This record gives sequence, structure tokens and C-alpha cells, in this order.
Amino acid sequence: MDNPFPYRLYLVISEENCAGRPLVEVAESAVRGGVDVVQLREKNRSTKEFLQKANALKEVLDSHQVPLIINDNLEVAKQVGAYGMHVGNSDLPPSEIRKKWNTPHCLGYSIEYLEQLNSPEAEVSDYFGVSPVFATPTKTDTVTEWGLEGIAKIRSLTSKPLVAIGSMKKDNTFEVIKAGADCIAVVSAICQAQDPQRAAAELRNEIERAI
Ligand SMILES: Cc1ncc(COP(=O)(O)OP(=O)(O)O)c(N)n1
Ligand SMILES: Cc1nc(C(=O)O)sc1CCOP(=O)(O)O
Ligand SMILES: [Mg+2]
Repeated sequence: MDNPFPYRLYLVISEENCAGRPLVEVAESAVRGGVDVVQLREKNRSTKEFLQKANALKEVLDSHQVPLIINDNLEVAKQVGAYGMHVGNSDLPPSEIRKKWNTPHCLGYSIEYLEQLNSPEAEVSDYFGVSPVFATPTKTDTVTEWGLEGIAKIRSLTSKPLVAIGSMKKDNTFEVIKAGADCIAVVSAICQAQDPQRAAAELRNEIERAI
């Protein structure tokens, strides 16, 4: 893969964050607004349920040529034919995923400590999640709140794409991209929005304004 992660606006979605609306509808609206990569993150589902949602989501994303990334679950990623996976420190390590999933796939790895950047896991990953940029109620088991200074620090230490995640919204997107992030990943700013398409378009505008 030449550049496995050229994306700018990343939707991280689960049914429970969609305010009672069907996940696939929210995702499709977001894509119409400018989301160019989607991660399915279903934390409390069986593999069977996760796979059903992944299949439904992939069908819609394929029709828009938008790639699907699967959070944590290699079986689901393999069976749905995902573009890639995202994992963190407590998950199956990227090097193990590379061994178990033969053809090249896009792997994202959460950076919670600077030391991770020098690890073999970082070496085999295609992009890094800056985890989190700002504290968020959507995920509370986090370690370092990197802030803008943290993004700049990580930027100075790697040329791989950086995905900013954690309380990302319209009002902080510009400065986060200017600090060195390549991509913005959001849950609430799109999934909780009354109009997910419009919310995505507003985020996309901020990104385009900053690059
Ligand atoms: C783009 C992106 N960045 C970070 C994460 C967090 O991954 P992880 O630390 O493995 O936590 P969970 O999402 O598994 O709870 C992410 N999912 N996506
Ligand atoms: C899935 C996820 N990972 C994070 C990390 O810090 O690694 S924060 C997060 C949730 C981000 O949700 P919201 O956009 O609603 O703040
Ligand atoms: Mg994980």
C-alpha cells in the first residue's frame, strides 16, 4: 500500500452513540457530509452481532468507496473484509495482527505514551491515534491528555499520519490540524448531532481551512 492512510475526517461509530437512530443511516449521512473513513467500534457485542453490523455498514460504505476499519476484533475484520483495524495498548498487538491477517491491511495504533513511538508495534502500524487530545466522556479509561503541545511533540517524532481523537469538534479542529494532526476522529460531534451530514460538512470545512 502506497499511502494506506490519506484520510482527513474519521467517524468512529457504535449503535449506542447514535441517539436511537440506525447506525448505518448516521454513517451514510456523515459520509455525504465529508467523512472519508469509518471505524466500527462495538464494545459490548458478541462477535456475531458485531459482524452483522459490520456487514450492513460495509455494504453502504462500499457504495460510497469509503473504507471500513474495525475496532479491536480481528475475526470481524477478517470476515467482513475490512480495510483495516484500530487497536490500542490492551489489544492484540499490531505485529500479531500482521502475522494473523496475511494481505496488507491498514493498521491504526493508539499512542498513550511517547515511548510507544519507538516500539516494534509502532513500526508496523500505518497511522497513530493521538489518544486522547482532550478528555472525553465517550471514553474515560485514558491515560495522557495530549493537548495541542502533545500533538506537536508527537508530530516532531514521527512522519506517520496522526489522528486526533477525544472531544474533537468544529471549534477545535482548526488548531488541532495546525498543531500537526493529519486527521480528526469523532464520535459525538457527528453521532449525537441532530444533522450528522451537516455536522460532518462543518468539520470538513474546518479541516480544509487548516491544511
Ligand atoms: C482513531 C482511534 N484512535 C484511538 C482509539 C482508541 O483505541 P483503544 O485505545 O484501543 O480504545 P478502544 O477504542 O478500543 O476503547 C480508537 N478506537 N480510534
Ligand atoms: C474511541 C475513542 N478513543 C479515544 C482515545 O483517547 O483513544 S477517545 C474516543 C472517543 C472519542 O469520542 P468523542 O468524539 O465523543 O469525544
Ligand atoms: Mg482497543
